[in-house]
Formats: sequence, C-alpha cells, structure tokens
Amino acid sequence: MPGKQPLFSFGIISDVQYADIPDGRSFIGVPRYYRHSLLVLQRAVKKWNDHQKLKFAINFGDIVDGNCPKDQSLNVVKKVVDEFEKFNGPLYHMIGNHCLYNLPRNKLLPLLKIPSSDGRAYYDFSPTPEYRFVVLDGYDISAIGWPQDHPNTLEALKFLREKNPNTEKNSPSGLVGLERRFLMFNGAVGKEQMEWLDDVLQDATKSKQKVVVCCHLPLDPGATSKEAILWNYNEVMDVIHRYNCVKVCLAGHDHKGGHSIDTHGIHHRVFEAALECPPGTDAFGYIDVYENRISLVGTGLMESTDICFDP
Ligand SMILES: Nc1ccn([C@@H]2O[C@H](COP(=O)(O)O)[C@@H](O)[C@H]2O)c(=O)n1
Ligand SMILES: O=P(O)(O)OC[C@H](O)CO
Repeated sequence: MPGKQPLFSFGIISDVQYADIPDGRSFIGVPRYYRHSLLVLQRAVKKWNDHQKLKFAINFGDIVDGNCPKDQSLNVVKKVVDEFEKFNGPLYHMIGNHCLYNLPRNKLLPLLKIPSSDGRAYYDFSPTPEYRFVVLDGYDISAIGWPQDHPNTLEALKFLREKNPNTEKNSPSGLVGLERRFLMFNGAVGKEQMEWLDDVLQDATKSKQKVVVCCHLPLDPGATSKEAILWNYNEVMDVIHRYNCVKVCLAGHDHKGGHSIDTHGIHHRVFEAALECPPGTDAFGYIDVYENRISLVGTGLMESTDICFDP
C-alpha cells in the first residue's frame, strides 16, 4: 500500500562471480564480465548504505568465479568479502558452486562468517519477531567442496552415476525434462538438513512467524531453467508445503532470473546475476517486507517484483 512503512528492508545481490580475468562467456554463450562484477557489488553496497534503513543484506552465493586462478582464490575471496563488509549492517552469505570450486568448506565458511558445525552451511535467523529467514545449503550433498573421501561427496558421485550417464557430469546431453538438473554443478539437501528444516518450520508455525527460504539453487521449475534446480527440490518443497508459514523462496544460480508461483501459492524469485551486467549496468536491489507483502525494488537488470500473500 503506497505510503505504508515496511516492517523492515534488506539488500540483495547474487552471483557476483568476480575474477581478475578478461571477459568471457557462459557455456551457452552469454557474456560474463568478471572484473566489472566487482564494480556492480561496490555500487550495490553504496546504494544499500545510502538507503540508511536496511536492516541487513543477503548474498545469494557465488562471490568468486570458478575461472579465478586457484593460486589467487584465497585473496580474491577475501577481497570480495571486504567489499561486502563495507556495508553498514549485518551480512548473511550463502555458498554457491563457484565458491566451492575455489576453496573447500573449511576455508570458505569462516571467511563468509557462516555459522557452521562439521562444515554444514545452513542456518536461520529472525530479524523481527514476525519473520524467520531460513538459509539452505544446496551443496550439502555435492561432488564439490567436501574432501574427496567425505561421505557426502561419495553419496553425490553415486547419485550422479545413477542419474546422469554422460562422462562429463556437467553435461545434460540426453537428459529429458527435469532430469536435466542432475549435473555436477548442482547438489541436494541431505537428510539431517531436511529434518532441521522440518523442525524450524514447525517452530515458526508455533511462533506464528512468516518464513522466507533462501538457497543458492532455485526450488521451483517455473522460476528457472531445468539445468539449474536443486536435485531434490521436490523433497524440500514437500516439507515446505506441509506448513503454511513459508511465503517466499529466493534463489540465485540461474543468471537470467525468474519468478513463479507454485501449486501452493508460494512465490519463487530467482535473482538476475551481477556477473552478466554489461559494463555500466547493474543487478542488485533491496526488499521491503510488510505484513502480507514483500516488494523487491530492483536496480538495473534486477527486475522489481511485488509479491502478495495471505498473512
Ligand atoms: N548445457 C551445459 C552447461 C554446462 N556444461 C558444462 O558445465 C560447465 C560450467 O558451465 P558454466 O555455466 O559455468 O559456464 C561448462 O564448462 C561445461 O563443461 C555443459 O556441458 N552443458
Ligand atoms: O553456476 P554457473 O555459472 O555454472 O551457472 C549455472 C547456470 O546458470 C545453470 O543454468
């Protein structure tokens, strides 16, 4: 409603994928501006600070690109984190595949200040009594980021062998429809995390909190290309759909962005990537949160979106 003050607001950006290398292209030929993406982040932080009323900011993952020379990974991650930390408020990070190409979890999570035990990267926080944010770890079961002999790596490799017959496990060749998500650059939510999610949603329901679910990997086929969804998005959504508290799911990873409303009326918004902004353009924003609405105010290629729900 025009004129009504939001309960709170927060900044968002996704897929910065910075690297100090010349511009390139994605596998499907979309230009990627590896150096310029840091300027997009700098402009985002300036805009968030100028706003003055943002309660926090969330990075939806992939702060550094997989093409970053590996002897530079540690310094580059630190450099990008330093840019984020110029924001005058709390920051919440999540991990993406490109972060994990550069650093293992035990190095990455402390740098991103992700609360963690045993390398897990899922957590929740409550910025106001009415709202709970759940940050999922989409690379819990993954062939990247864990030590090679870790049970989660072995489970992921077994899963990929069963689901994707290609030698190159990032190739969706021959996979049909939603099977195209069974790629090495995606991952799954494991059993313990699933139980934790169920507990958090049960607690949020008891506490009459509305929940915003955040994950690097999208959770609804309507909001993303088939190659970019969480392997077990359907199992995660089955848990979410058992409750009424989740109002919105937010994600990155699929750089072109997207928006859908699923069969239970939950909105899914996938954010446009900072990496794919041609020089001088931007993709970031902030979200105003109300009792029964969230409103994304986008800058540049980040499309503004209004999302209404039952309180
Ligand atoms: N349709 C596709 C997409 C990707 N690949 C492989 O994945 C790698 C990573 O892709 P990016 O989006 O990060 O460029 C890429 O190098 C390919 O090996 C593929 O085979 N088919
Ligand atoms: O994480 P990337 O850069 O490999 O990109 C993933 C694609 O957007 C999936 O379609």
